[in-house]
Amino acid sequence: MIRIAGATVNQIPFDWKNNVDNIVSAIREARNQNVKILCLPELCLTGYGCEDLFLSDWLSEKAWHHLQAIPEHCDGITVSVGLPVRIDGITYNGACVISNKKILGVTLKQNLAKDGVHYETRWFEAWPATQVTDLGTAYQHVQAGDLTYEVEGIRFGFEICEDAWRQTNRPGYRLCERGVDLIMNPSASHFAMSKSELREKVVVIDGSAKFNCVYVFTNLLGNEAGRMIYDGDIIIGQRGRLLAVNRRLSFKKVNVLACDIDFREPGNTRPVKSLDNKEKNEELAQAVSLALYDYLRKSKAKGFVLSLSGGADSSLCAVLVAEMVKRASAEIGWKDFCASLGLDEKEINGSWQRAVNKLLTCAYQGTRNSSETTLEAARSLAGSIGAEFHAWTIDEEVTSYTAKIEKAAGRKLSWETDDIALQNIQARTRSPIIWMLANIKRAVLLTTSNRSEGDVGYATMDGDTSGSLAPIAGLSKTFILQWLRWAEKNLAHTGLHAVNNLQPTAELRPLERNQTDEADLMPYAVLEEIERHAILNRKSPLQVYEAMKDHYDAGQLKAYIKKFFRLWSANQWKRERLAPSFHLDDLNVDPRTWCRFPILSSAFAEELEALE
Ligand SMILES: Nc1ncnc2c1ncn2[C@@H]1O[C@H](COP(=O)(O)OP(=O)(O)OC[C@H]2O[C@@H]([n+]3cccc(C(=O)O)c3)[C@H](O)[C@@H]2O)[C@@H](O)[C@H]1O
Ligand SMILES: Nc1ncnc2c1ncn2[C@@H]1O[C@H](COP(=O)(O)OP(=O)(O)OP(=O)(O)O)[C@@H](O)[C@H]1O
Repeated sequence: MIRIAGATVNQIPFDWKNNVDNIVSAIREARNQNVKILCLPELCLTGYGCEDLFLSDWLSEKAWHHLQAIPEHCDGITVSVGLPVRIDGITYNGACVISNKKILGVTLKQNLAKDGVHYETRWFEAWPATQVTDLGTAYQHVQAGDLTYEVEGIRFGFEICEDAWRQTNRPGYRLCERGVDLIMNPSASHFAMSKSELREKVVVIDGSAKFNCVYVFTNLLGNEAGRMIYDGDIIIGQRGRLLAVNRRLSFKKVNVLACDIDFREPGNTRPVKSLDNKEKNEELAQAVSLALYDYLRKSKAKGFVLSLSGGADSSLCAVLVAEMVKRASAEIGWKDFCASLGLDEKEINGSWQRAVNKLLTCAYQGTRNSSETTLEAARSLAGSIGAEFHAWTIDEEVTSYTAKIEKAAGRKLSWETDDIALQNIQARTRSPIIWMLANIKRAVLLTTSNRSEGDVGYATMDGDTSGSLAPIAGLSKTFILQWLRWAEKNLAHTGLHAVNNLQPTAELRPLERNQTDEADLMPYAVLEEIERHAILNRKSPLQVYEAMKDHYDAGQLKAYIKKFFRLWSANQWKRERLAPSFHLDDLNVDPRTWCRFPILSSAFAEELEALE
């Protein structure tokens, strides 16, 4: 039996102290557990999200410099540490093996991730299979490339993240021919709901079966650089059998998971019981909570400010902040939680509502078009989670702006002639004052944009899109509505009761006009179905129609499809200006991550005509 392990770490781009400290803590913990071989995540020394800094000479040089602090901690253990390596002005993505205090070599990634949220080909070049090079004097003549290693009688090699997601060029095939006993996979694999099972299957179960070996996968952890969240999964398998999976999305900066392996008699290897929870609503709550917690502590902001309407989107943001407090404090303890966010532990005195009160300030900003129902929904939700709550009206300011524009235009504005302008001025008037609240609190202003409204630009720019972080912009409206019902029941958020009984409405037109989102747009379920075909599966308008036509009236469906593509195209500029958001689902519409589209285009003119 030999004990092998993975260790996940919560890193920060080029925060050398944080990153080296976490790596050293992981090694120390592994050595305490008598681990002999330890796999750390991809690019864990620099962080995965250094972006164009990977193109500099200095980042890789500094990474190599900081790597030198690690071997002294590797007495009696073999460790792999991810870092960029620059060879002749080209950057490669490497995993450095340190064994018993000595650097043995650096394996370089052979397949770069370039789909979805990944843009590795901008920064790195893929290393050719079977090639090996000497890194030269600056790197102490260490060998690099397509290497295999042997320690403790175990032969091993690497697949680095994307390497394992390729059907054809998986390095595992060649490693298998070289007779390795163990493949390690340092990864930076982003969170998306329901993805973790795929990771277990494709990477570890299939990999260890195909290559007849033991397989250790280790992912990065947390919201490293602002947008992507890493699950921090450690997965160990042997010849197609899953042996160990840790609890993902931990609030601890370092997690180690070890397993005793019998390499010769796999039947003797005993699996470790897993406490991971893969239920979709639950993993979403955990992922966003972790992302908010990391964002707060890494940005050093003092809390969050939120314009709370009593509607679904802002209520979801409020509840997720409360979940962040409950989940983080439960896992790391009040002492560390308060210390990490600059709270006074004595004042909080173990109460999650008191902590929410310090970290979340909400304001209901009514107009004459707002209803008592939404005010009460907002008030009762804020009260139930302990958030600081204010309610004021903005009619005075809206009237003042409108009067000035009426004077300039030389006419009265009316709902018949100026519908959108009169809606937008209300949403915009809420913005300066909520920003002011964020300024005095030195807090991050949350914007409540969701993905469905992002698709069609159903939001006022610099109004309800104001804010510096959009935690739920990756989620569709139908998901949000069902999640809130789930949370009322399963997370005991009884304060959501009133929210869950409301129909989505902007409340920007006079109440007697009964404005609803779905009447303005189309049913959210239809919008989401069109979105999946058009955006996720990249279908043309006609192909979208073909895919959906059996379930809808033809004329109605064509009208919905046209509306979707027209609004989608006209509002790219708006998506470019949405606040940074978390990547949470298998698609998002943030142009900096998953979805790129031109700001100016034909708006599918010819393709929409083809529908007729
Ligand atoms: N291609 C382009 N590149 C750059 N800018 C472009 C542009 N096209 C328009 N614009 C600019 O955009 C402006 C229009 O955009 P914007 O002012 O945001 O407003 P707009 O998109 O015209 O209208 C906002 C929509 O969102 C809805 N809304 C608003 C607020 C809250 C909610 C809710 O659900 O709670 C819903 C509202 O009912 C309305 O349908 C134009 O005046 C023009 O200046
Ligand atoms: N009366 C209000 N008080 C405070 N903020 C408001 C008010 N009305 C709208 N807002 C802000 O504008 C945002 C956009 O409104 P929107 O209607 O899209 O979302 P919602 O009200 O949270 O949810 P829903 O669409 O389900 O009603 C809200 O999330 C909120 O931040």
